[in-house]
Amino acid sequence: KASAVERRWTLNDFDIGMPLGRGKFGHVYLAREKRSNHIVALKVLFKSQLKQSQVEHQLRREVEIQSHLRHLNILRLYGYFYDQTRVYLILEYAAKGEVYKELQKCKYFSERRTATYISSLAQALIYLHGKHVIHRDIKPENLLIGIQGELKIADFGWSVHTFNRRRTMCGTLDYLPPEMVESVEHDASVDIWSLGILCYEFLYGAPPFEAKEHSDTYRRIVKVDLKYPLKPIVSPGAKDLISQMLVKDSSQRLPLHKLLEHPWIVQNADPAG
Ligand SMILES: COc1ccc(C(=O)Nc2ccccc2)cc1NC(=O)CCSc1ncnc(N)c1Br
Repeated sequence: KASAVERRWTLNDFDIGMPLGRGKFGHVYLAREKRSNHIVALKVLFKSQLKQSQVEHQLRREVEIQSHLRHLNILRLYGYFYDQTRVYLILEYAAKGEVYKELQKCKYFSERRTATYISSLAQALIYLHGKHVIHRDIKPENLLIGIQGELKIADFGWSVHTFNRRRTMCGTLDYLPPEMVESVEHDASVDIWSLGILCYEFLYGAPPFEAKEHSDTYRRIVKVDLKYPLKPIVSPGAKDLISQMLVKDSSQRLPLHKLLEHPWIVQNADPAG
């Protein structure tokens, strides 16, 4: 509802429930909007921390763009408000929680579950690229699961500035494609690379270029030192798809719409998403 963004929300509009998680910039709580009884996730960001990390303008830009995004596989940002010390983001609540916790629990996902998630993400990325938005942080930590089991891209530390954020954020390097590791300009095809890393991690339980030292991970990425373990057993179709996404030359990576037609996706993804 477009009105959701224009309305002036205050903390008094919500009953605050249990903590859902702790992000880099603040905590997330389950909350219920009093008038509608609508359940949401309320993210609380401290202004002091935003200022310190110089991300206020990035947050403003994100909130502006996200209020126009509508896609089943993209977590909604309904609106925001602030008080003296904090900024509050009113987010869609993903009732089945975090993908990375699910992956830790299962160790790795089935081919059907992986294909369904990768297909949903590809559709969300096609939608975003259509709106000239690239470089989402699509690693397991930023993915949530909705009430119907559908996957939702939930972190929005994205856009070209993310690169600096990621470097300063010292998050995992595992998802960086060669052109970013080698600091050359990048385009939407970085998301295809990250999706290939994610597909591998869903199937094997760890990203393909993982190494103890950052320098080793860098080396393995730029070399595209891709190896498939013997266990768990993964079908040739899945390996074929991953090998078409983890290609050093970004122009040779499988385009997202071709991914949706790949036999392994067609045979394994649940169309309901
Ligand atoms: C549209 O989702 C967002 C949009 C924006 C930002 C954000 O912080 N941007 C930002 C913050 C500081 C500086 C620059 C950008 C974050 C999220 N999303 C999240 O933080 C996910 C919160 S955890 C969670 N959420 C729902 N259901 C659950 N079960 C859980 Br667990």
